[in-house]
Amino acid sequence: MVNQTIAELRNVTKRFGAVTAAEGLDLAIFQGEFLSFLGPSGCGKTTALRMLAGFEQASEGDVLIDGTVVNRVPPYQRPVNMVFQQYALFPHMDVARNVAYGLNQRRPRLARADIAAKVARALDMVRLPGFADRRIWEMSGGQQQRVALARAIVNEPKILLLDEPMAALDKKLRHDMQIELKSLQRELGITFVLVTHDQEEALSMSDRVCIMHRGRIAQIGTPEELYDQPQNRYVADFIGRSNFISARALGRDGERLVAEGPGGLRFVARAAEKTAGEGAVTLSLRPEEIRVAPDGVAAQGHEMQVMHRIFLGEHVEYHLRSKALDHLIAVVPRSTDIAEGTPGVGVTVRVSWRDGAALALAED
Ligand SMILES: Nc1ncnc2c1ncn2[C@@H]1O[C@H](COP(=O)(O)OP(=O)(O)OP(=O)(O)O)[C@@H](O)[C@H]1O
Repeated sequence: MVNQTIAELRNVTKRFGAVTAAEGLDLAIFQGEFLSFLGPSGCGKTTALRMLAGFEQASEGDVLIDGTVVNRVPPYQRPVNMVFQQYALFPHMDVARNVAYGLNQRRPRLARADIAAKVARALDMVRLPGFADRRIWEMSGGQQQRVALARAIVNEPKILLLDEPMAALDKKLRHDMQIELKSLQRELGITFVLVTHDQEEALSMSDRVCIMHRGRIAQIGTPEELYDQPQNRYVADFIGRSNFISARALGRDGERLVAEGPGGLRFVARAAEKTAGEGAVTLSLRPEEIRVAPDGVAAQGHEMQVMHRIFLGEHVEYHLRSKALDHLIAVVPRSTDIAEGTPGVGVTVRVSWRDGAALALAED
């Protein structure tokens, strides 16, 4: 299927006085996808969302929705709706009037019965049937969030913009809502654009994630692409965990790069696109790529000392040290750990990884 673009940022920069909140953003958002802006506080993700909504205007560049430049189109004339972190519900109105709010503003007016039918359908979609007459203050945080969602989807926007919509919920509820939000998006088939600083949230729900760093896009990709092929150290560090090892590239053979690490350790690494075939490189080695076996069980591999062993239930985390590598983290499934003889603190182990487990990154 060919991806159809529903919205676009073309070389968009946003300045607030001396602060550049977003710089040179280039991004196409596809019809029907779930896209997240992910990054730490202050990286510009909310600004990007607010420019799509029309609450902020780009200082430079163009914002397009449905093929039209909307730079000067006010929020209420854009085919988008936004769900805010604090929901922004009207506490003095009941649920139905909150949900119907946007519909009641339409001119020409909609028939009462049509409004009631649309509201009932939206409440069904967010799994709040029969809640129409409830007061907002009688509802839990999770229920209020669903009302906010219903109020946004009732207008049938082309794009639903969500600004940290789950920030106010506790962890368990947040997890349940993530699953619900994803299935709601699938059911509606409309484009969702989410802002979050929670990587698990972004990875679990999104078709694509746009990782932001200091106002710029660090990388856009599917969760798997970002995890397996980070283009730079920032992304490798931000998505999941990684051991970073300074090494020297000895040569490149297509996508494989041979590198020498500290203490003469040799690596056959995958190479990110921009990585040169020689000189200094940083290797990223995911903790779960590392095999840990007591000396004697494994005959091959780099000899290291177990400094800490942390039992995490399904997994066991090892903190290891050798002369060459002063800190390596390995995470092994519990069943593998048992099979390898559960090496304890102080034990000498041999660690190994398959060719291609490490990824060579260009120096940032
Ligand atoms: N209205 C404004 N006036 C001045 N500076 C602003 C304004 N809005 C945002 N900024 C600045 O722009 C930068 C990016 O802000 P933005 O809110 O987009 O970041 P964010 O990634 O969404 O962060 P957070 O997760 O904390 O909301 C920050 O340095 C912020 O202080």
